[in-house]
Amino acid sequence: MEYKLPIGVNIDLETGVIPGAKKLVRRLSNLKGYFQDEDAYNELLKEDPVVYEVYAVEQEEKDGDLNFATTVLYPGKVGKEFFFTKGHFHAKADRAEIYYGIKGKGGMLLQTPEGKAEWIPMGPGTVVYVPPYWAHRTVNTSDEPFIFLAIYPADAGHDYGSIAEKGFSKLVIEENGEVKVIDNPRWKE
Ligand SMILES: O=C(CO)[C@@H](O)[C@H](O)[C@H](O)COP(=O)(O)O
Ligand SMILES: [Fe+2]
Repeated sequence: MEYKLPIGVNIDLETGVIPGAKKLVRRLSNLKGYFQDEDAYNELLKEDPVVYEVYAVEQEEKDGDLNFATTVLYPGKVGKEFFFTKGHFHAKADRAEIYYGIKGKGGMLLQTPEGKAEWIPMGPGTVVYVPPYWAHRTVNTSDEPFIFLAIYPADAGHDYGSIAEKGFSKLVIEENGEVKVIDNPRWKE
């Protein structure tokens, strides 16, 4: 039997960088169709800011193994809507996940395949258990980067399709200086 070697790395708690990890950058242009306010989207697209970066240490997609990744979700808004990650179901939909808040403030929107949504506020030290079958998206509700760690089965995969098409049944917006979680007017069952 060939054994894999263990890994020990230090996450930079200020920047979220994991040394040696694979880096993925998502700009606003990668999130076309995701935000409600298309005029605000097109306006901000001129700058095409980085919305988030992911630093991932991933294994082969095998049952029983684990991946881990940090996400650095930058502050910003498109219209009233706070910057967020695309959000996904796992391709193997029954795979659960753990998130751990490192820095900054935000939260997670979770949603069942039927569209029942939950909002969990997150800050440094918050652990979120993402149960099997729930889609999940993180949102930065502050004016600093929101940084967190995710630990997930190596064979979970990502299924972006239905969220890209339909979005979440709730939106996280700023209104009168307050963070509000409201029903998505464009949500269709
Ligand atoms: O949930 C996971 C992995 O299962 C996170 O590592 C996200 O992949 C990351 O926060 C970016 O978000 P998405 O663009 O993948 O939705
Ligand atoms: Fe996930």
